[in-house]
Amino acid sequence: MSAPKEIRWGILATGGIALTFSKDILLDPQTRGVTSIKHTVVAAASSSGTARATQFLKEIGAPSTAKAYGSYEELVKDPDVDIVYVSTPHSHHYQNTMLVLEAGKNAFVEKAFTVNAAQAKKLTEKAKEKNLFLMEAVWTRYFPLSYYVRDVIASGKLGDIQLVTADNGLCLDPEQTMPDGKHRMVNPDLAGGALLDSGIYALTWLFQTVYTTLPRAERKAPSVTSALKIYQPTGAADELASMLLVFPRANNKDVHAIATTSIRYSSDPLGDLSAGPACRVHGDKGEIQIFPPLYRPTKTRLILRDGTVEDKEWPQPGPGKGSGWFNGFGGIQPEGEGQGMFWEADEAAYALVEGRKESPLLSWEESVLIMEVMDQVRQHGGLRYPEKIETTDFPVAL
Ligand SMILES: NC(=O)C1=CN([C@@H]2O[C@H](COP(=O)(O)OP(=O)(O)OC[C@H]3O[C@@H](n4cnc5c(N)ncnc54)[C@H](OP(=O)(O)O)[C@@H]3O)[C@@H](O)[C@H]2O)C=CC1
Ligand SMILES: O=C1OC[C@@H](O)[C@H](O)[C@H]1O
Repeated sequence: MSAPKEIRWGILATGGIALTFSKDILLDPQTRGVTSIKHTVVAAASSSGTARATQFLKEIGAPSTAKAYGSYEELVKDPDVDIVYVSTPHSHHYQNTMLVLEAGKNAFVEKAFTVNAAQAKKLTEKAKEKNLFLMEAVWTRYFPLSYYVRDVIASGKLGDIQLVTADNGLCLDPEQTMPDGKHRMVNPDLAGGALLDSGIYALTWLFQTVYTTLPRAERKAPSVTSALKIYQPTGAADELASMLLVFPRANNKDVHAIATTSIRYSSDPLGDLSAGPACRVHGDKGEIQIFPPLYRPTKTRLILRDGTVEDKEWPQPGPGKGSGWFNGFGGIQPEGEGQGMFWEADEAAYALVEGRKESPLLSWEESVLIMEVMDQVRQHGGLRYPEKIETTDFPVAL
């Protein structure tokens, strides 16, 4: 067996998810049956200075040779970095990713990809021009559970899909947990709101069941009807979004798809799945259900009209079996023993090894299309962010 190919990551920003992601990718890939690639963190950068980057590298257990930078500009110049993980707030993704691509580095960008579709399109054009890998890091798409659900649908087991519903309610108490309105979840300057943060997961389930499962030539953009509720304390971020998408299909087989999301209510109020599935994919031969939370589900149920009922559990692999998942807002702290973020990183690594520039499970075209849907939802709801974070100009100081 040949030695695994090492992918050298640079981490741009040192916040909550950067910690979880970096700890995940440093786990032994063999604990999830991966032998051909491995990940290492060779550098990290913090906009607040070198001291924070140094502390971050220590916290994640990076090799002692890893370099700490006090600016993102220094990180993207590092010749030892193969790919940069952009983990700043949504408002900063466009500027930071453009910086990465302009420097000739591959980019792996946290969700939501950008603030709007125009920015997303510009990034894909830049990646194409520079012949670089670029991927929106929607980790959920790379879970074995998601492969299974897509396979069930593509195999025709459910018959023709008629309706999909998906809900992602985060159960935050914003007035209590983020009273000053500065948190990225509710802060307009950071492109806050339910839609871009958690609505992306509800939309992910609509798209990955109805759109990604079709051959590319048959995929068609959906029509969008929607309503938004604005979070009054900060005035320009949404707290609740409801979307009805109709995916056109030949022969009167259009699919209706409903996504809902909120920062306030919970999709699973007791945290024990007693509220039932958060996503249901209905076909004329049966349905598949995905239990909450939709960003990291671990249970599915297949129900067919022939009487089949098949429950499946999808625990995370690795030493911690994914224990201690947090909600990012003062919930249980992550234990760094594997939360399932490594699978999306593996996808990026395979792409680099194979010379691919995008992931077929979330193509550039699909990321841009989902941003177009969210643009329409924001337009219907009258939600526009400050011009400096909506712009496609680069560089712009934020
Ligand atoms: N996949 C998943 O499950 C999750 C994904 N996310 C996504 O990750 C991204 C970051 O979220 P999260 O880690 O929770 O955010 P945090 O607020 O915890 O961290 C963001 C980091 O970005 C950097 N940053 C640069 N400029 C700013 C600024 N003006 N304001 C605030 N931070 C700034 C800071 O790092 P530094 O000072 O070191 O540069 C900061 O620590 C978002 O896109 C979010 O949607 C978040 C949670 C879970
Ligand atoms: O991406 C995310 O997934 C987990 C959630 O708790 C968090 O709000 C969100 O940013």
